[in-house]
Amino acid sequence: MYKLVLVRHGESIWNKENRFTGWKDVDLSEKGKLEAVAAGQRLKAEGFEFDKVYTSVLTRAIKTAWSIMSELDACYLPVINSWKLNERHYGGLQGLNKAETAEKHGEDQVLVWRRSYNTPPPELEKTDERYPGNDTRYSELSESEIPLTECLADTVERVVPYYESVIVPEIKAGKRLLVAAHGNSIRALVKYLDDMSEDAIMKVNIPTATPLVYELDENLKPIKHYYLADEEALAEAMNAVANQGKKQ
Ligand SMILES: O=C(O)[C@@H](CO)OP(=O)(O)O
Repeated sequence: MYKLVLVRHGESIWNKENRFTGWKDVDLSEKGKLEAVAAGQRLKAEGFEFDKVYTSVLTRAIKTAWSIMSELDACYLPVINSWKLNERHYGGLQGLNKAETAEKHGEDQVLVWRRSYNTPPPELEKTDERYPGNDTRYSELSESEIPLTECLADTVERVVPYYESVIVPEIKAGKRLLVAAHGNSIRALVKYLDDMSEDAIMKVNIPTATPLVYELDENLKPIKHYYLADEEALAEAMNAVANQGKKQ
């Protein structure tokens, strides 16, 4: 049996402000920093150890990984960063307040943008300052790889091949891995691992800085998964994420 641990970053400043974030590189909030430390402490208390850490190229996920490594006395672990684990690109919605967007366009439309599988938010123009092609960390990407927006299906298309080609061989080699990523890049993985329908994944909301443990059989099929969290706090945290798209 193999174990794979996924963790969403701690609360970011834009999570706190309830803004669509996507590829915008915002830091952790003070609460998010504490959440990341608590995630590390929980993993330590439950006896988890890792050989390698995978994360995105976004500060909030990287710093969450660092806090966990620090709590585990494992700052020496190799960290592999890839844009393929980035949050879903939120296109023209990036920066907008989610509740205000629901006031303007309706809660149903916001739910479609946030959670439908195939409907992407409005595209960015390449001249927009939010266009990732202006950011040097993406200078190795071809123009066709740089998103102007993404729906979850687009995120699945970059996350799953990365998982299969880079992460799976490491798991099979017996490496104990931590993946510190984002709400929607983790939803992409969860959909794939649990073979969920497009409808079922709509209802999945990933709480911040809460380790999600997958136990996998020898073919890397999930035997079960569970969060390292108390039940009540977990339900509350998931609801809070779901409710971010509601009017105030
Ligand atoms: O804004 C975002 O990038 C994501 C995660 O914070 O939000 P949502 O849960 O609305 O997909």
